[in-house]
Amino acid sequence: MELIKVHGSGNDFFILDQEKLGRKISETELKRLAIKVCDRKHGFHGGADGILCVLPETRDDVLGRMRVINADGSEASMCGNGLRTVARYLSEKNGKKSFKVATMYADLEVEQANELAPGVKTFSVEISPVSFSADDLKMHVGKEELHEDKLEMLSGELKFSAVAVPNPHLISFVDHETLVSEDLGRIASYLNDGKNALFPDGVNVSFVEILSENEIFVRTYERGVGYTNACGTAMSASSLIYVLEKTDGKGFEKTLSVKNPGGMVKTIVHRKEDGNYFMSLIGNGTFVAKCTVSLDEALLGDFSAATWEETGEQASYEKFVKKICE
Ligand SMILES: N[C@H](CCC[C@H](N)C(=O)O)C(=O)O
Repeated sequence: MELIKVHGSGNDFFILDQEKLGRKISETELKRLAIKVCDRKHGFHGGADGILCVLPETRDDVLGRMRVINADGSEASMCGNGLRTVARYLSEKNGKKSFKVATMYADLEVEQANELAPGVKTFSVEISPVSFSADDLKMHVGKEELHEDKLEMLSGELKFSAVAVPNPHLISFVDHETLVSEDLGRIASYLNDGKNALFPDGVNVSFVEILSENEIFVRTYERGVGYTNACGTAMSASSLIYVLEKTDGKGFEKTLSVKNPGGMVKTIVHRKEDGNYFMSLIGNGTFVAKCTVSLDEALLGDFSAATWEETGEQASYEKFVKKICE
């Protein structure tokens, strides 16, 4: 079985192309494969944040379908960083630069973009649909929507906004001291414990620090994973809340720089004629290594015969990160 180790802003995955597997992988196998391969201690080559399963699609401008399996085996409706790597994979597989990728709730526009830095292949992807409703968020906080509201059961000071893009995000704008504190882990691990009444299905939780007028820093604890270097849908959702709550709506169509522990991406928040929002998420789609693994052995957590062939791209990405941190 071929796997490609990829990352978007340091949020790393293995891409599995169902067509290259030669047979349909079962739901049980896919869940187990994610848990075994992604394990940071005993997984394949340091593990990953999840698996991106690419499936064939037969509609004209849709070149494939992406399914997102978190490291804990749970399936998510969307993955922004992952979509950029799948967009690159399908672009190179089909020789196209602009097309759509099918996801759980929508066919999303993707296109190749100018490189963020030399050797850093870059793609722009659509993040949508967007919803603030408690139903879509599977949120039970006694309110239909959350917009910079307090949730006393979580914190006496912090204010929270909640938005589904379409996976669920809870976002709080904080100062730097809070951004780097353990508050994020405390709140997020409680909300993803599988037992709490507020988000029984879990939620991605992000703290956001405003760095300057068009620059924010987003730190995320992801549902089904834990802390990640970056979360594309969280950075897009945070950009939307930033534009709505912190710019008096003047931030639409402006390019925002979104820094994160894994690097930086750019976002643009759009408002459609019908009043609905969508975001453009622009960032790297780095291929780190081409791999071969026996599916049966991987399901047993045995990677002794697996192969790992580095592409050499990671060096360019690390040079890019070093430059933006100067
Ligand atoms: N953990 C997320 C899925 C992955 C999203 C993230 N990696 C991204 O780039 O958007 C969830 O369960 O909703």
